[in-house]
Amino acid sequence: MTTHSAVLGAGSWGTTFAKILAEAGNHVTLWARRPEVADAINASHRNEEYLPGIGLPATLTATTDAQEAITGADLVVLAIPSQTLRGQLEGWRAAIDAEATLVSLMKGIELGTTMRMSEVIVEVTGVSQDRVAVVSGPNLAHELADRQPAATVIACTDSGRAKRLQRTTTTPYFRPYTNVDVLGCELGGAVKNVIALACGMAEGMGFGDNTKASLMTRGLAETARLGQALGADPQTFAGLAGLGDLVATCSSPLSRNHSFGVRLGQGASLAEATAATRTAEGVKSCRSILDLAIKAGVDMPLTEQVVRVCHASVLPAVAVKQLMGRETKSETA
Ligand SMILES: NC(=O)c1ccc[n+]([C@@H]2O[C@H](COP(=O)([O-])OP(=O)(O)OC[C@H]3O[C@@H](n4cnc5c(N)ncnc54)[C@H](O)[C@@H]3O)[C@@H](O)[C@H]2O)c1
Ligand SMILES: O=P(O)(O)OC[C@H](O)CO
Repeated sequence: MTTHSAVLGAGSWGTTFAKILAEAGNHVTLWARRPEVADAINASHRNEEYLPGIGLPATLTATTDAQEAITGADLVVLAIPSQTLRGQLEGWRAAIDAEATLVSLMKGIELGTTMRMSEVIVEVTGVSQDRVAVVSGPNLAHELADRQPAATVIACTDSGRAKRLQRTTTTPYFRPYTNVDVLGCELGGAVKNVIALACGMAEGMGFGDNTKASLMTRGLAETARLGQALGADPQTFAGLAGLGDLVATCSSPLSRNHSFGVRLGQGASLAEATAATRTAEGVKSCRSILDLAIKAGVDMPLTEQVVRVCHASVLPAVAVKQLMGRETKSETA
């Protein structure tokens, strides 16, 4: 099934997803904020700044005119930093076709409102929830741009729409599964960034695999606890958008959240780590996730310590001491 797709955001994941759509046989227009990025994609089929060494299909075209990309598109894919979505979408919504499917690639929770990205999309555009799909899973952009095989989840409350999107995006190296649990998939994608910051810090402090496995496992436990309180399907957290993405992000040097954490663990300041890393969603979303947890009455000790390190100048070593000094308890409590 061929679509006309607009991908809004020509960073590493937006460009990679546009490449996947184009290689699956769709017509794709990629919106880039900067003319030099759009020009390089059109002239040399490259986006070296975000995807070094990767050739892009000649059928993939870029523009800096978002209206041009959106007009007539039956898939509108959003791939910009989470905290910028609301402002951008307000300028784009009028051009979105009445029947279009809106697809979120973003993994963050909005500061202040504690809304998930699909909720921001519904609120700003006024589309019904069943027109919004979320793509989430172990999808490090550069590996997929290099056509290394991976699976993902397409979550949408309209399972028919999810299946159509699944057919539209399947390639020999990209295997999407469908799920109707949008809430669980979005929480899995956002919270794993916070746990990846913690794993990075552990690595930066010189700790090994026991520490990282403990952080991943207890990180997943607190993600599932939040999900259960908010009404997510517990099975989602054992799937690609839960465990799968958590393992990939917490283990990979390609992850910006992981690298950001490594820098903090090695003693860099927040400003130094920010200057050295692109979009590390967990740094901002840790605060909105903690707000969400407090509202829901859920204990998220790892997230709480990441917030303290990132936003209250607490040293990672002090955060470790706090975590390890808590009262002992049952694993299933
Ligand atoms: N990179 C990955 O491997 C990956 C994989 C899955 C999901 N994601 C998620 O996708 C989303 C986008 O990440 P990315 O990796 O493409 O980020 P990126 O930093 O590589 O690119 C971000 C893009 O957004 C643009 N941008 C930055 N600020 C903007 C603003 N204020 N308004 C409009 N555009 C702006 C940039 O110019 C750039 O084109 C994030 O939520 C991320 O968590 C990333
Ligand atoms: O580079 P990160 O840390 O944003 O992680 C990338 C993806 O979310 C992995 O699935």
